[in-house]
Amino acid sequence: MQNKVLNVDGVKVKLQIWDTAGQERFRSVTHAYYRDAHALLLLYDITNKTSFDNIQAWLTEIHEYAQKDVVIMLLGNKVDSTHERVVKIEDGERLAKEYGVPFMETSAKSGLNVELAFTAIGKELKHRSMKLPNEPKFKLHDYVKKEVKGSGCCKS
Ligand SMILES: Nc1nc2c(ncn2[C@@H]2O[C@H](COP(=O)(O)OP(=O)(O)OP(=O)(O)O)[C@@H](O)[C@H]2O)c(=O)[nH]1
Repeated sequence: MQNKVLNVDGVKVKLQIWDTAGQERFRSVTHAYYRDAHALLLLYDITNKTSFDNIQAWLTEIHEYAQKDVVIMLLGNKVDSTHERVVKIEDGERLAKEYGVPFMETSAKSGLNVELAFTAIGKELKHRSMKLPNEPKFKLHDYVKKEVKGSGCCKS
């Protein structure tokens, strides 16, 4: 478990981050982890088709076990591994659209969009918790679309 403190528009937001194992054999353990989570980052590896195929099962499971209003974000990681890519950006986009979740490609190695993923979650959770009546609603999808950076390889 790791803590990350963000400054979201002058407000401190503390994220408590749990990295759960993706493997099937740990599923029963992971339920307990995400049952009470406010946000879930679902990562697949763009160089590993199986990891992408597993996302569908995760989304179905989350629907069953997670909080109804949980913030979900789909991330296609390892975008730095250009030559090993087997999952197209369009495939990620299509899946995200199907489930109505924001999507971006990331690289834990180069750092591409990593801060953005956490900031976006932080902003969404802050807006939800503050409930300021005069403040316009934070639009997570729009924010991600506006701020996301391409890998510089595959997008026109
Ligand atoms: N090139 C590249 N390698 C990465 C990236 N992110 C992770 N890796 C590598 O991928 C491997 C697996 O990373 P982990 O963070 O252990 O993956 P995980 O899915 O959490 O693994 P489990 O905890 O076993 O489920 C490691 O060797 C990482 O260095 C990335 O963005 N780019």
